[in-house]
Amino acid sequence: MWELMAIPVLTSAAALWFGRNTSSEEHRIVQQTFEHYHIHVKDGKNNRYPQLVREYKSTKRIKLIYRTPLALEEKTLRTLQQVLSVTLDQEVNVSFKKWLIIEILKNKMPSYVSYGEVPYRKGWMVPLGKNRQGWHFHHFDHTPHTTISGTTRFGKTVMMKVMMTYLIEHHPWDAQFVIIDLKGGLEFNRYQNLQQVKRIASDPIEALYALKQVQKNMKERMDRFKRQGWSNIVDTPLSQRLFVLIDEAAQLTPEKFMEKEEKKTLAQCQSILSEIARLGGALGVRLVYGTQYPTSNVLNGSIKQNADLKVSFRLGSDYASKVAIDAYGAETLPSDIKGRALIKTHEVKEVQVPYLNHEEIWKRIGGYEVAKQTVVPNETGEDYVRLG
Ligand SMILES: Nc1ncnc2c1ncn2[C@@H]1O[C@H](COP(=O)(O)OP(=O)(O)OP(=O)(O)O)[C@@H](O)[C@H]1O
Repeated sequence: MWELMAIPVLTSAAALWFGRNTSSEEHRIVQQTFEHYHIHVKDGKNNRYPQLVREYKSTKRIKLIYRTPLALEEKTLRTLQQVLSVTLDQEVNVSFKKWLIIEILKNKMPSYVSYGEVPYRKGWMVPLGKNRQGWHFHHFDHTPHTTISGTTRFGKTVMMKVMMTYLIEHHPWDAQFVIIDLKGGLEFNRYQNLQQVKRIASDPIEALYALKQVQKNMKERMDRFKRQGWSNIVDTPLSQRLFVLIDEAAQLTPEKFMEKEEKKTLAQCQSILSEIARLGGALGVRLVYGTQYPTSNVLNGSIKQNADLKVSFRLGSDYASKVAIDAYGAETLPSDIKGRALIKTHEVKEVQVPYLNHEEIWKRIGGYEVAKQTVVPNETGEDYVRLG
């Protein structure tokens, strides 16, 4: 039985018993962890800790094999894995099959990756980032909506621009964008010249107009799907996809102190966004919903439930992390590394998001800039994009 005790570990005894060199730094840390987390069994007055029986080292990994008198519970294995990963700052796998096996992989988590290194992927894919296992991508046709949370200046906007650039580079004729940039319209100003960008809204009134157009288009599309007997865009010949990007969704949340009219506008925006989240996926509309303030008001139920990819950069509290990605962890992301994020689908992974600066973005997609006429919003929506 594993129980709480704090007695020094018999490092040298284990070494002598098995006649191995057990002085490796990793083994020492593992032993300290056994001690600290009281991973031992009682044997009369003594505590018996797992004993090292083999240590394999290569340039890529270290494998430590321990003998233990009793099997370790799943919970204990998980704790060991988490503590050792953080302590060693390396990927660690812990398993038990007759022996306790601790494998330490030496690949380092990158603290910076450039967009230029991102490999090519076919389909409606975008890069999320790289970690010790390699690159991780998101497939917008499999999971249409995503939320991106994170405290200011950790990389939300850069990630949206990475997604946009990758989509435009790989689908220049089929990717379409509606951008709701509520940070004063500064971040995406130049993007309005891109042929793929159908509308940029920079305040709540423009946002409502843009969202109404998306809603209208979804309705037309729904009618067409019904006529054709289609149920999901991925099974149709339609090649275009419409991405609705929202940079600072908190600005679309009604607050008590606001005037009645303003609250009404924002409530309408929220209602259309929920509709897009519920119905848009099957119709080819993809939502990328970014916010600094992951609260239950900003990330409302419909959006959260329908966003099966949740991304979070560093957040201020474990509570915020739980709201943002349904898991703790974003609060412990390094505070000195920009672009470090957790991605949550069925499991949580840590990645380093690729970086792309302004100059490189325009080198890559500037060729798609066209002279556009300013379109005055009108009720007919005739200025609006037709999908497919
Ligand atoms: N993936 C990345 N790799 C390296 N540096 C990055 C990365 N993403 C962002 N940065 C750095 O962090 C800065 C802030 O990034 P960004 O504008 O995306 O933050 P933000 O989370 O959108 O902030 P805010 O919410 O205040 O708008 C960038 O100007 C850049 O210097």
